[in-house]
Amino acid sequence: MKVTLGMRYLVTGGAGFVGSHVVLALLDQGHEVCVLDNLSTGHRAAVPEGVTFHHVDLIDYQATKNVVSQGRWDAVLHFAAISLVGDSMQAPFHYLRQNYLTGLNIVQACSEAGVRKFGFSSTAALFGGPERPDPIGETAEIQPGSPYGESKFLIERILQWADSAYGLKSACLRYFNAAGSDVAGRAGEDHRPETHLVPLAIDAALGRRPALKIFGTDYPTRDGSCIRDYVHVADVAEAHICALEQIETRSVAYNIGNGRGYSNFEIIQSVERVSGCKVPWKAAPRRQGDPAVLIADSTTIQRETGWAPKFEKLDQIVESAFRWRKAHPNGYGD
Ligand SMILES: NC(=O)c1ccc[n+]([C@@H]2O[C@H](COP(=O)([O-])OP(=O)(O)OC[C@H]3O[C@@H](n4cnc5c(N)ncnc54)[C@H](O)[C@@H]3O)[C@@H](O)[C@H]2O)c1
Ligand SMILES: O=c1ccn([C@@H]2O[C@H](COP(=O)(O)OP(=O)(O)O[C@H]3O[C@H](CO)[C@H](O)[C@H](O)[C@H]3O)[C@@H](O)[C@H]2O)c(=O)[nH]1
Repeated sequence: MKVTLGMRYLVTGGAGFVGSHVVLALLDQGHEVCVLDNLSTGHRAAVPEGVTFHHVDLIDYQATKNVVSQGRWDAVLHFAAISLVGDSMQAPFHYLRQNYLTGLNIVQACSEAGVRKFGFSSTAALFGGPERPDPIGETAEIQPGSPYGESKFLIERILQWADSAYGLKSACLRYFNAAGSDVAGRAGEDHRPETHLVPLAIDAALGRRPALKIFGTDYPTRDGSCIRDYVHVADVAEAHICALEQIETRSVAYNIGNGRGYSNFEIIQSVERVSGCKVPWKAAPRRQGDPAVLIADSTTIQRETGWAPKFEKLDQIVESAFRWRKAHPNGYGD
């Protein structure tokens, strides 16, 4: 991978889990980074010193435009969203409206300010329909299984129009299940409330929560629980940097995962190996909107950019998450 020094990046949602790890990766490469975030789910303490922070809600077009208009950005990366599959089934219009309008605002502001490159957090939830190839490549049929997935697809469509009308080149990265923590321990995962399997299983192992609920034990999978493709958040960060280098002249969409699926029970086993503690669990009904199996075929980004996951082993991913959560019982604090 070629490394270009001294670029300027604006990161929306940079106080959140994935965004904060991407900010660290950009800083590590010597770039200048600004974060735009409304702190609805992110943390001010997750934004490193030396990074300019704009406390702005993307739903406010004028405020968004003011930030985007502040100078020349080599690229804008858009992580800010509401992003819980299960919640989106309960509040479909809220999800569709919120993610669509905030996505439209940032893409319009970038287009009008002459930004040339845009990185977008898309999702495996685009592929939620009943018939899915295994693994899922970029040519698989797009059939969101939840309003959340649909809202992300709508932003991919906005970006296609921004390219044809304004020449804004974009990389839509459809990542599967981002997990783990910065290997140097500088950042971690702290969603409130936490809904993601890996941190919840770790907290259950540490005795910080009651028994983990396993949503659905009757799926047509090897052990009855859902199967997901876990990709280390540092590898997701690296994928953004690789993809941005690819979009000088064309927009791309890449699936980002490890290419291996682990069941929810296999996550429990990994947490038990890493922590040396039992994970208490109990069976619970299926969570609406959950596809049984999601495994990525990421060969396109590998072939076109040279990106490859560095943390392929599930226990490596879980170990980094475990280390951060154990060291930060209160996450980023109050
Ligand atoms: N975590 C995953 O496994 C995963 C998988 C696929 C895609 N994604 C996508 O990646 C992105 C980041 O996910 P995450 O897990 O880091 O989520 P997160 O909730 O930790 O981060 C989202 C950030 O965006 C900010 N934000 C939300 N709405 C905003 C608004 N209107 N204006 C300004 N800031 C706002 C939040 O405060 C937060 O800091 C999301 O777009 C999500 O859909 C995540
Ligand atoms: O307490 C829990 C929490 C989760 N699960 C199960 O664990 C699996 C993984 O669930 P997560 O909530 O950790 O992650 P999701 O697969 O729902 O969602 C993640 O990946 C999606 C892409 O598929 C989205 O992009 C989303 O933003 C991102 O959080 C699912 O089968 C879920 O039902 C449980 O059994 N119990």
